[in-house]
Amino acid sequence: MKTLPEFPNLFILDHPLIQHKLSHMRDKGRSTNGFRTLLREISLLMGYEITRDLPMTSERIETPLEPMDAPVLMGKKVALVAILRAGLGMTEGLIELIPSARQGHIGLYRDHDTKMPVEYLVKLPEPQGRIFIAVDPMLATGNSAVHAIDVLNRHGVPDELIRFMALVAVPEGVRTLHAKHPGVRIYTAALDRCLDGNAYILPGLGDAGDRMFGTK
Ligand SMILES: O=P(O)(O)OC[C@H]1O[C@H](OP(=O)(O)OP(=O)(O)O)[C@H](O)[C@@H]1O
Ligand SMILES: O=c1cc[nH]c(=O)[nH]1
Ligand SMILES: [Mg+2]
Repeated sequence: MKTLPEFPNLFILDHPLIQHKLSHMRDKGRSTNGFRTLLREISLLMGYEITRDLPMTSERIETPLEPMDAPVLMGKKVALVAILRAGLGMTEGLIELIPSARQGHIGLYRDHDTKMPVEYLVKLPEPQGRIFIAVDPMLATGNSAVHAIDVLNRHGVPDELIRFMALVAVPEGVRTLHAKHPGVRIYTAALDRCLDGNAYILPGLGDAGDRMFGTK
């Protein structure tokens, strides 16, 4: 896991398996099925890293030899929030790791002309001290991420309990999200170069939602 002095609260998950799979995803010849499968696999690997410090408790159990106080995860303490559509591909992987997590959805699409997010759905579990992991593969301008975190704040979840998991980010998006929500930890597999004239990430991987669902 890499950090950069100019981006506080950004964690780049540079594990070789994650990087290898991401390169396959970027390839424009990758099929819809291949893209979706890789996104699920990478999310699982990223999930392993971002859950490193989840709250633990202990449970009295008996091994075949003697009783012990064994470490276990505190039950029902995580909520996964997919930013639709493409975030769904990431929660698929994460829910395999944390099957007891509650799941929420925030539906957003970027307006073609303004590049600003348009909200069409919000359905969230109760906060109750849970850690919220919001997921969206692309952190481009950062406007969608800021909107999603605003929604979570209004729902009663403070920045300190929110982690944002992207697949590919650019400096501009990271700066925008940090400026509005400095307490939110951002995890990404790659920090790419910049945005193009249409606010697409370069080199990026194209439109994540379209590639995942085979739409155009
Ligand atoms: O950082 P931003 O500039 O806001 O861009 C990122 C957003 O754009 C994509 O969604 P899109 O609007 O394409 O919706 P989709 O997932 O339904 O395709 C992506 O999944 C993010 O939500
Ligand atoms: O490169 C980008 C930018 C925004 N949304 C995407 O899906 N891809
Ligand atoms: Mg899209």
